[in-house]
Amino acid sequence: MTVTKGLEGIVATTSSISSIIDGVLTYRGINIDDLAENATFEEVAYLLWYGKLPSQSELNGLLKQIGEYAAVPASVLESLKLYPKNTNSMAALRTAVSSLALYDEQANDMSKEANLRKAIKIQAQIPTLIAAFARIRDGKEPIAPKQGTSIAHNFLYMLNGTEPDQVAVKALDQALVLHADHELNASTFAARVTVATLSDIYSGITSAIGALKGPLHGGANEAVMVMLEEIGSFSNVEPYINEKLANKEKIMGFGHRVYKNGDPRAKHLQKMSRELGKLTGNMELYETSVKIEEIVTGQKGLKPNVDFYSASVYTTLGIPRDLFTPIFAISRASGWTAHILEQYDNNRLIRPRAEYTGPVDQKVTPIAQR
Ligand SMILES: CC(=O)SCCNC(=O)CCNC(=O)[C@H](O)C(C)(C)COP(=O)(O)OP(=O)(O)OC[C@H]1O[C@@H](n2cnc3c(N)ncnc32)[C@H](O)[C@@H]1OP(=O)(O)O
Ligand SMILES: O=C([O-])CC(=O)C(=O)O
Repeated sequence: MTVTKGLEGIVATTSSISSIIDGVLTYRGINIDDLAENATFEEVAYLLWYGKLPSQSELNGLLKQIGEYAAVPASVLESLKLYPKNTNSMAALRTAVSSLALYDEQANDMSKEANLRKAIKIQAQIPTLIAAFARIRDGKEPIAPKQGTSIAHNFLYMLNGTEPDQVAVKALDQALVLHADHELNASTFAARVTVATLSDIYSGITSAIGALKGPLHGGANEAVMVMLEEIGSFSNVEPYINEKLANKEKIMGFGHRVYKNGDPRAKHLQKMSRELGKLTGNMELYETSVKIEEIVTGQKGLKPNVDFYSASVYTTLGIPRDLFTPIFAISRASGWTAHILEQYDNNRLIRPRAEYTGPVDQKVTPIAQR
């Protein structure tokens, strides 16, 4: 048996959703740079689900569907209020999404139509859950979703209770486009493993949220912000990062399993971070981030990944740090659900092997002698 730790380089499935070839990321064959500049998140979600960009009337239809599905059952909202104080936001999302299945009469309907409908519904409801969780945590009442707005707009509206400004909506929308899908990343793989047993789509998404939560994956964006807060000021960057590197600690937001020459999404987030800094007249987070990059890339050759500059972007948008990874989940719900639909279409149980390294020829010692 050849063991490939972390399944590095193993090709575990075929997929026509997104590709990373020679460091270039595409969704359905369209370069992420093109999508980041020229498509909205809803257009991208449509692209991932249906394999093509929507016409205006198809997009209108999707927006209408998302608007109709966005409200979550009252019992789910009520149960959010019962979660212990200090509940981790991703744990809350994982639990709440799992509970959505209890109120969906089609939860176990495995027809193609029902699964696509559930994909759109899950996409529509995740932002509502996150905004409601954040408000309840802050002692406020949840705000009902608005019809006829984009997911980025609606999320900021439900979070803050005021109409968001257009710059913030545009920035969040672009961040959602950039995070929407990424081939066989850990959370997407987790979703595919779960549904490959022919379990339901809610189970797949619940698994995916659990996998995204970890700091080696989606949780890194929050961990980057913790680091920026610990650093505190520009003048502390050098001693802080040097000490971490000397102690062989990982610098969050750097490195990638697949990209060795840089993550093509990072430049867009860096640009956004710079522009938002300029607009708000506060460049400190951006400049601190650039300095960290200079040192880490200079000393270790490691490049920033998608999580690095998203931390300064979201903070500049006034989003609390524990919502960064849930926002990643808002976006990735589109990719997860597209992959789940693709898995159902061409399913085979995912069941690799392990090389056994434990003791052999053991016997049961009677309990009194153990
Ligand atoms: C959306 C996303 O999921 S993007 C990734 C988000 N995660 C992070 O930003 C967390 C920090 N980064 C990491 O932990 C890693 O780079 C990962 C998990 C992303 C990729 O991990 P792997 O492909 O398994 O690489 P691995 O962890 O084996 O690292 C290879 C070498 O580079 C080093 N390295 C990798 N990333 C970092 C980092 N961020 N800081 C310091 N050193 C690092 C490792 O210590 C290791 O060094 P060694 O060979 O001397 O032991
Ligand atoms: O692909 C990966 O391993 C992690 C990643 O960048 C993502 O999920 O966006």
